[in-house]
Amino acid sequence: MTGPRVLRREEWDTWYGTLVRAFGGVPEPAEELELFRELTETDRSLGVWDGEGCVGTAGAFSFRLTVPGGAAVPAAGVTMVGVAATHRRRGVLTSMMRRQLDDVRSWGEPLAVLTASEPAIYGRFGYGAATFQVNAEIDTSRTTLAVPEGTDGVRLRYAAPAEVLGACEAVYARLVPGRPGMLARRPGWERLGTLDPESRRDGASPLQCVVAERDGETVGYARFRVKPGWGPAGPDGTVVLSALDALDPAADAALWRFLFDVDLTSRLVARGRPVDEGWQHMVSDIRRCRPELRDALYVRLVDVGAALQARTYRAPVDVVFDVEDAFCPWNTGRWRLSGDAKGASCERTEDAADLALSVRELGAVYLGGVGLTSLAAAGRVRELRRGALAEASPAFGSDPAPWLPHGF
Ligand SMILES: CC(=O)SCCNC(=O)CCNC(=O)[C@H](O)C(C)(C)COP(=O)(O)OP(=O)(O)OC[C@H]1O[C@@H](n2cnc3c(N)ncnc32)[C@H](O)[C@@H]1OP(=O)(O)O
Repeated sequence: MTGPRVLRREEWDTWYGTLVRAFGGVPEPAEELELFRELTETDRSLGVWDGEGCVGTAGAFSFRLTVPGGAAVPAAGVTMVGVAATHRRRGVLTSMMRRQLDDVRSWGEPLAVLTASEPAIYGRFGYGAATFQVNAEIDTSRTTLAVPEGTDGVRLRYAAPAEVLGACEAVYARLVPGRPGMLARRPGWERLGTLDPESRRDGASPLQCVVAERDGETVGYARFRVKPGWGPAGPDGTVVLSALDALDPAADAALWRFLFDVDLTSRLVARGRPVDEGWQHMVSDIRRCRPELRDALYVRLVDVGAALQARTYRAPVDVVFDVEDAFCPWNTGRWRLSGDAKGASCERTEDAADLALSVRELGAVYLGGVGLTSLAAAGRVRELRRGALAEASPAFGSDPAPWLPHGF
């Protein structure tokens, strides 16, 4: 068996086949396969080979991740990780993570991020669960929405998803700097949102799109499918939301009200939504929306100093962290973070530490969605100077809450 090495373009089919088999072997629809072939950054992808056979895969997209304060920080989007079942639990994943994090460091990217197939896999490599999302199954026959002023001034119209892709992307792009966790991506990624293979529809309609306009300008959009259903009491269809972005509360409310009111439906399924989204506070009965929390983006600080000084802090903070990082020992040791809402510096120090934690906890709190105090309650952060936790924890917070807009 070789160690991990960079993928060659002509190896892509074999390599991707190993990945698909690691996820169960159900072939991906052709249009999805083609998109991911194009999006694969071969020179940032690794394969492990045993003779002719590929037994390990890992890729890294080039993203810029919005952090608290609005900066777009280069982040390696770790993806396409798989190990052949014939070679599992022999350290293949560990060897790929080792090589990949060394590479990310050499590329000068302070962060690596991923979504995990199973939460238990990546903590050992220093990734912490940093964003959460809401999945909801809303009983729209028993739940009403109280919408904000201005909602009636928003015009909605149907459009073919591909036809309005540019206008929808422009809305997305305007939102990216305003919420930590959002991703600025290379050209090509916008096509992900309009992929519509029949095998992914589960009996629902092709993808539909409604755009929200005010004074001729696109101020929001929703992409969704409708799955018709008929029960003993009559129509019982389901609206399945796929994406929704809006530039202001009125546009947002107009789109949600539309989704609640589609004829012959009594249910709205919305997955992967922000934890602090407005609709949760417009509904008459949140219990009938059955909101459920789910982990989303995992963050790994590859360069602790660069990462911590790339974001801002809600309140003035001056704290010394004693960081443990067994997998990337260049981060281990004491760091003084001094910052506020305008900027920050983070330097190595010999001063006594205030808080002790591992790099995994720093990843979890980095985007402002998890509190140092919560992690301390779990025994994962130790307070060495009394008062340090109460001072540092609120400074790390973010309002709006961090949110990962889509998987990768
Ligand atoms: C970002 C993404 O792409 S997420 C997708 C991840 N891929 C998948 O889930 C596809 C199916 N699974 C697989 O391909 C493989 O089982 C992998 C990639 C999860 C693990 O690969 P392996 O080569 O077996 O991992 P490796 O041998 O390096 O294991 C390292 C350690 O992690 C542990 N580990 C590995 N997988 C898991 C898991 N799923 N759950 C809990 N622990 C795990 C191992 O037990 C081992 O622990 P140890 O050091 O205490 O002995």
